[in-house]
Amino acid sequence: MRNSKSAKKKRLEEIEEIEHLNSWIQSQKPNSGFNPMSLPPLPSNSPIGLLRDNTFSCYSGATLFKQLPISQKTKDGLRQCNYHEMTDIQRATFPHALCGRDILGAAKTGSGKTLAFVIPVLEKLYRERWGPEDGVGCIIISPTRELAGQLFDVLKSVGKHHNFSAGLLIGGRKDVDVEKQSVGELNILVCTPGRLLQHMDETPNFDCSQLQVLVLDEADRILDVGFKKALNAILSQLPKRRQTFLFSATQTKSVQDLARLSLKDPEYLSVHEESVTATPTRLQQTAIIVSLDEKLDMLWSFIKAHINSKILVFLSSCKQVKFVFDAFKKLRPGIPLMCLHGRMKLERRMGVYLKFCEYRSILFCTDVASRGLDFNKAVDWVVQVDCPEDVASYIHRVGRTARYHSGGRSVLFLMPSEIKMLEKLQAAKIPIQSIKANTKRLQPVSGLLSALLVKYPDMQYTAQRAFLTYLRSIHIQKDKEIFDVLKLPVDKFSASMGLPLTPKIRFLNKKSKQKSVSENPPLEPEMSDKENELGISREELDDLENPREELDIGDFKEVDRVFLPAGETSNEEGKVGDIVDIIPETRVLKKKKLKINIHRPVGTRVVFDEEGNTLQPLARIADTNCTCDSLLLDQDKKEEYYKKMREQLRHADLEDKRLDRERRRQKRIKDKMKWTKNNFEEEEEGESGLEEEEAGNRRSKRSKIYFDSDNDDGERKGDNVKASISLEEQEALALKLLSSMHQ
Ligand SMILES: Nc1ncnc2c1ncn2[C@@H]1O[C@H](COP(=O)(O)OP(=O)(O)OP(=O)(O)O)[C@@H](O)[C@H]1O
Repeated sequence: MRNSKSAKKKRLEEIEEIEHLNSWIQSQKPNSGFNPMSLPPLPSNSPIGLLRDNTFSCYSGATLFKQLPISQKTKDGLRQCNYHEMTDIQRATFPHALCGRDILGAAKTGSGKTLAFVIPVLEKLYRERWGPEDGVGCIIISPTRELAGQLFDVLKSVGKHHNFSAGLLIGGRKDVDVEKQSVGELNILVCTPGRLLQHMDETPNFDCSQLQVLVLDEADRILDVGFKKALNAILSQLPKRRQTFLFSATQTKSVQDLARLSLKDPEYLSVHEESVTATPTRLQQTAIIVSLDEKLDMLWSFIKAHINSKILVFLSSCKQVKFVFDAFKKLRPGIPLMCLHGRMKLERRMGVYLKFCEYRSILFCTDVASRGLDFNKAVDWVVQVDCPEDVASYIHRVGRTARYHSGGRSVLFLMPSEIKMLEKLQAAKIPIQSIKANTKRLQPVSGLLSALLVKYPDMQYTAQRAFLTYLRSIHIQKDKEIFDVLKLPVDKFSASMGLPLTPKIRFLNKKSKQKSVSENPPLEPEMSDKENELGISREELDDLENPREELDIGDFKEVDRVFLPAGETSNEEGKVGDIVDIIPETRVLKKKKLKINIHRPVGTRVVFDEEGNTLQPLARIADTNCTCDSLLLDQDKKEEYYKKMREQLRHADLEDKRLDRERRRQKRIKDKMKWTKNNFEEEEEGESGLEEEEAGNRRSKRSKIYFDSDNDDGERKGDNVKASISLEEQEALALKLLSSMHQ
């Protein structure tokens, strides 16, 4: 009794709270329209009251979560997670987000963007009194599975006092059927694009028509071409009347992107726009100029010198990650090593991610780990062995360290040919200093790698693949000012990986040839099959053609499956391709290439009339006395009709066979004539010097072939002829036949 009374009291309090919050929201001024450029930047110490339309002016001095007009349940969750003071992006976002506006949020890496959207999501559904029967109220989309998992954890811990149901929908999970049974009842979905789309396509009761909030974390990445198809398909199934949040450290301002999302007067909140640096201030950044063949030595020396640090090492492809990880692991540097890339199974990926959060170790990874991940205990160093494809990619990679209030350091290995990247980074307000590598202190590792490759011959293959995919990754980069494959010392590079011989790089040879004939370009450009250019497998090509697809490779595959006929089951680890897909529109799958459009069944006989026009099947029996219409009425006549038809078809078939036999026979005779004529002439010209016996043998052999092959209708006529006439007579006969043909 007492329990039910207190529950009732709690409910009444809740209703009162919701009404109070709603009336406050109603009292706020309407949005004044979207013009990102006109928005005064928010200084990091600005009170909220500086926002353009005085929204939240009553909370202008608020710096703590507890001062905000949000539910007690959210406040309790925040307190228990030890979140008390708001960060800049959180302070800037809440006024608008709580008022129901669309947000484009941009802030440096590690500045708390996650809470900036998680809290408004919880509050929105709370104020709407969202319950299990209301279905999906919010969708949060992340480009990678690891990041989705991380967002889900934050949502669970901050929202643990709320009664919403939430689910994590990510690719690579095998329990998709179990998911299908409950996904329709979930209120908040945290997902990767591929798996969300899969549910939209396959799950019968999955309904998003009541969606209140859509969040795109790492928005610029999700709006990127790699996710274009998937996102468009998702958006087409969502209601346009909704609140949309886009967050990223490198936010998009593309009007096209915003149009795709049907944003309504969004607020562009870029809290660090006026900041002196685009990266966290506590991040120390260095670039080391090092040649390609010295990169592994440099990395090995770096690791040996920092065995007490937690280090994240970025390489450009899965194959490289695999090779460097395998090789260095065997060389035992004295610190645990791990690897993370898009071709690993989900369980392993998640396992590695969690382990790296826990332990001091080195993680070799591709860009799959470049965005959003907040490794629990601070990462000390971010090492970029391979140059990032652009400035945004650099910002996200280094952003894995120096998060929130902690410091961090990063090193970028730059080859002399990539020096332009340094200028680009500095132009983008990234304080990076370059130093020259001190080669005297390098610990060479190539000798050790050569020995390893001899000891483990399987590793040679891995090394070759890594070598080729690296070159290919440079070749396909868009920014040719920085990435020029022809400037690379490929032989030295191959040797530095321990390879005894430089693998054949067909596309490089082609390229240099093209360069040498560039003054006399060929009239028609050569069609290049990319796969053949390199001599690497399609899988590797996929890996490279969609390097950023790695971000959620399994999901891409799933999307492939939706759009294109891919062979694998949807929930298996996909091959590009995160990245799949999601697959660039220009890419043609091998399977697709092989598809043949057959317009009529194989073996269908085409019948021509006397004028040479094709006749429809059965047209030849159209003159029959029975018409189908009348036959349909009468069963007996029908039988008779079919009998007649069968008979006619049989006759037609026999006739066709006979004609075909005749035609083939004529052809054979013609061929034989030709053959005999040629040989006769040849013998006359060429055999004059031969021994009579030898020539005779050859003649007799050929004669035999000639007559034996005349084997129409299965009769061995040749034997008869051979038996009845001599060799000379046979030749004379052949001549006679020839001369009659010429006449
Ligand atoms: N108000 C806060 N008080 C204390 N810690 C916070 C607060 N907001 C965020 N953090 C912590 O800061 C770290 C970074 O937060 P978050 O991952 O949201 O950053 P982000 O801006 O999304 O980074 P990225 O751009 O890399 O995705 C996390 O460890 C988070 O727990």
